[in-house]
Amino acid sequence: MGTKPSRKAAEAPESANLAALAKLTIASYETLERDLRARIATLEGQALRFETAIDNVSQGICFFDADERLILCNRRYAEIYHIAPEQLQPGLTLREIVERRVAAGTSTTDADAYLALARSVNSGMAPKAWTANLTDGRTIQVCHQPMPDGSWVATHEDITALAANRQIVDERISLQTLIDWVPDYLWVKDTESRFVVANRALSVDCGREKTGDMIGLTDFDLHAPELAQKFRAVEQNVLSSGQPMIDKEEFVVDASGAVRWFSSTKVPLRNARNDIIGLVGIAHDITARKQADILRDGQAHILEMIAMSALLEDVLDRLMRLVESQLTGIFGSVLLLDKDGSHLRHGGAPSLAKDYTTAIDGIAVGPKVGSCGTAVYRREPVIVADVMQDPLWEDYREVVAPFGYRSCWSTPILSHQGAVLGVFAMYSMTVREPTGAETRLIDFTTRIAGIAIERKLAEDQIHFMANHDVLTGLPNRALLEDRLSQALLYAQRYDRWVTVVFIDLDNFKLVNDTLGHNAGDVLLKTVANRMVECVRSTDTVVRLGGDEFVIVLFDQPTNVDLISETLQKIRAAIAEPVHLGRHRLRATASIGIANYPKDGTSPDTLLANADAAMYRAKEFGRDNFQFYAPEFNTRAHEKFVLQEELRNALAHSEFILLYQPQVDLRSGDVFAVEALLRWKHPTRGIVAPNTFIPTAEETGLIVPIGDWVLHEACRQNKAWQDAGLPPLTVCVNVSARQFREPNLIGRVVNALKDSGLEARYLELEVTESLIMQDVELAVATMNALQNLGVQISIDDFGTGYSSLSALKTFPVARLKIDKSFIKDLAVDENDQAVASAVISLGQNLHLRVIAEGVETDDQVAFLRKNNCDEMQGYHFSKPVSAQGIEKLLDGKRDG
Ligand SMILES: Nc1nc2c(ncn2[C@@H]2O[C@@H]3COP(=O)(O)O[C@H]4[C@@H](O)[C@H](n5cnc6c(=O)[nH]c(N)nc65)O[C@@H]4COP(=O)(O)O[C@H]3[C@H]2O)c(=O)[nH]1
Repeated sequence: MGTKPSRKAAEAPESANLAALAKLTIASYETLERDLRARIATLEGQALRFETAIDNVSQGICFFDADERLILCNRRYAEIYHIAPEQLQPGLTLREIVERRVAAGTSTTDADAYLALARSVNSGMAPKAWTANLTDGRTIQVCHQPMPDGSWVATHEDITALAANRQIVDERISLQTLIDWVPDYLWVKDTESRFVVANRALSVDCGREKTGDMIGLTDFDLHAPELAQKFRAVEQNVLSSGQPMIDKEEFVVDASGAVRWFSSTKVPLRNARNDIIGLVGIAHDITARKQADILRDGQAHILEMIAMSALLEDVLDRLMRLVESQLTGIFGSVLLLDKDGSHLRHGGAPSLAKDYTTAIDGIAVGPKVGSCGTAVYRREPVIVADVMQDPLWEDYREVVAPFGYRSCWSTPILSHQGAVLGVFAMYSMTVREPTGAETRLIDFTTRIAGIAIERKLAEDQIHFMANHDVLTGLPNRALLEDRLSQALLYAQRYDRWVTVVFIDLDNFKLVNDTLGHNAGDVLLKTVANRMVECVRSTDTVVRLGGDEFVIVLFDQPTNVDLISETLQKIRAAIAEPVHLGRHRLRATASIGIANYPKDGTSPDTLLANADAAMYRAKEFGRDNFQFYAPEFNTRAHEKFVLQEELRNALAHSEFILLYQPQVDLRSGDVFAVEALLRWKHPTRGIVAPNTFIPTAEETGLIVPIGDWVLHEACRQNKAWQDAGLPPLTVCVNVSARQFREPNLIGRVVNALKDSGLEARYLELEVTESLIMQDVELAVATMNALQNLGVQISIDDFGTGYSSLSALKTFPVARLKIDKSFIKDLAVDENDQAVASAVISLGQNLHLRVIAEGVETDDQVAFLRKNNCDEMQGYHFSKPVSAQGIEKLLDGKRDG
């Protein structure tokens, strides 16, 4: 709607023209009127077009003059403020118009406030715009343009709908805010895998400041190519298949370089027409859970490795990698405590610089040796936040500086018993102390490392024990074969010799039996150490068992004389006196030598031949060495055959007994006989007991053989008695092996029962050394025998080491002076001294004394002179058959 200013403006020229016409009376009235009407029509057309244009503008428009009177306004203005158009006539003041708006409820304030606002806005020349919220809820945007003459024009636009749109915009902004609060990654990508939306968590972790910075990027802009390619492949699969990917585990390397695990879901995004237009992704950080899983799985794997006896180095390496997988910027290291307990050796540190691990390999344990040496010294964790400042690192700063490690936290690794096994250290490139999680990981790691190291030590121990002799610590037979094989390979290759030395200590059994096992052990250890000192570190000294040793001399010169020199050295070392308690002993050895390649080319042959040579040395009277000669093997073979034949001898009744009389030195009466065993060999004839008894002892055959002797002797004695001969005592030798048999008493009872012989006519001869093996047991057994009524005598007396005090407690009837003291009795003062000492000892202890091996009159005279009670020997009679005894006694009776 217009206010027709054009018509009003046109009326003034019309009256001026008419006046002019009247005055000037030129031109005809019609012409003028026609022109005038044409001009009016033109003006009216212009006015109508202006009015129409203004009325059709969507904004309200109003013009005010400098007196604040309305020049014109359009229909939209009236509509916006709910004022009837006719109430908005030109000339109305602004106040009047505002009052109408107040009345219509379309003002923001009362009239005065509005006028104040309008005047302030109109004060300058700058255009102003503001938003007015009407009381009816609408929002009007006002743009005010002041004119130079003080008038102004203003547009008013109802932007209620737009404001509502803005709210939608705000809401959209709120949605971004919302997703920015979500700690998970949230994103939308288009079909080309470009980010369209990304939340803050994702943006920040991708190193982008604003979420908007992510828009348009792809994974190739954010991750390593392989990882990006993996993501792209997965997403393209979702987009092409339309199948969502739910909760799949994925990892990313974040901006700090740390690996993080996610459970990702990727769902295709569809438009209203159900076309796939992109992809929505959400990824939940499961790093903590994943790490816990990795830790648990890793732990299980490592424990399995330990159980499967994997190399300790591999176990520790794996353990360090596991620790490092849990943390960022941490390098793990394990150092192992050396056997000497005062140095630390490299154990495992896969991520530490090689040069650094080499530099600290072997560092000492001490009160100021970095973190590790100090932790082991103190037996407690040592946390050093800054190695460049901490005094504990003062002496090691130069070592560590080139590698950039700044903090080092060391914890001792302890065994179950609390012994320090090593130390676990965590290095970091930054100055700091461990977090709670790191401390927990340290606890975990030291525990596992402890199990691994302890297990390894136990295995080493078992391996050592399997390959070494417990007493001397020397390699044993198992290791001997290995070392000997290696030595032979070397000799083969370089055309050298290998010397195998078989050593058997002479009379060791005697030491063991008489001085006890402890003394025997000391002797063995001493001799073992001496032998080791005599040879080079490349040679091997082995204890085969008992008193047998083997030395493998590696890489020998091909010269027997040089080998002999070494052997002399070994002999001399063995022969050095050994102090065993009060006793000073000089050990000797029988030594056999076999050389590769002359005496054999395989370990077995060389050992067997050295053994045969050693036996030869024994036969040569001990305390000497023999080089192997082929004929030695014949002897070994003979021994083997003897064993086999001995096994059959009992079954084939090849044993017989001879009896040697024992005579009372004063009366000359035969009062007893000693039963002496003989083997009637089918081809070799009568075999003396010294030839086969040691073998029978070794094989245990002495037990059934001794049983037979006992039965036969009792039977024979009873037969003599039954035949009317004067009653005799029959003396039977009992060997150590028999004496240790648990049912010895039962066997004796059986022999007596079977024969019907009274116990008092049986005497058992036990050797002095046999008793000394286990005095307590021997005394108990002897007491039991005595209770049966059986007598006991000590054979070979003087050769052993019985103490006098012990002798008093032995329930024995007789001492038998060994024939070795009798042999030279007439000439040897020492033997005389021993013999007379034994005789007087017997007298003091109220024991009878019998001399054995008496052959000459001089011997008899000496014994008589020294009041010896009895004698046995060739002087009176050699051992004879049972019939021989009968004859002898008959003769005596007759005589
Ligand atoms: N040079 C010399 N020798 C004399 C003289 N008088 C006796 N002999 C020998 O000295 C040995 C005495 O027996 P032994 O000391 O018990 O020593 C015995 C005994 O330790 C053992 N022995 C013999 N028979 C048996 C047996 O049935 N059982 C067990 N376990 N050992 C037995 O064999 C050893 C040797 O027995 P034998 O060869 O019979 O040798 C016997 C005997 O023949 C003499 O005047 N001069």
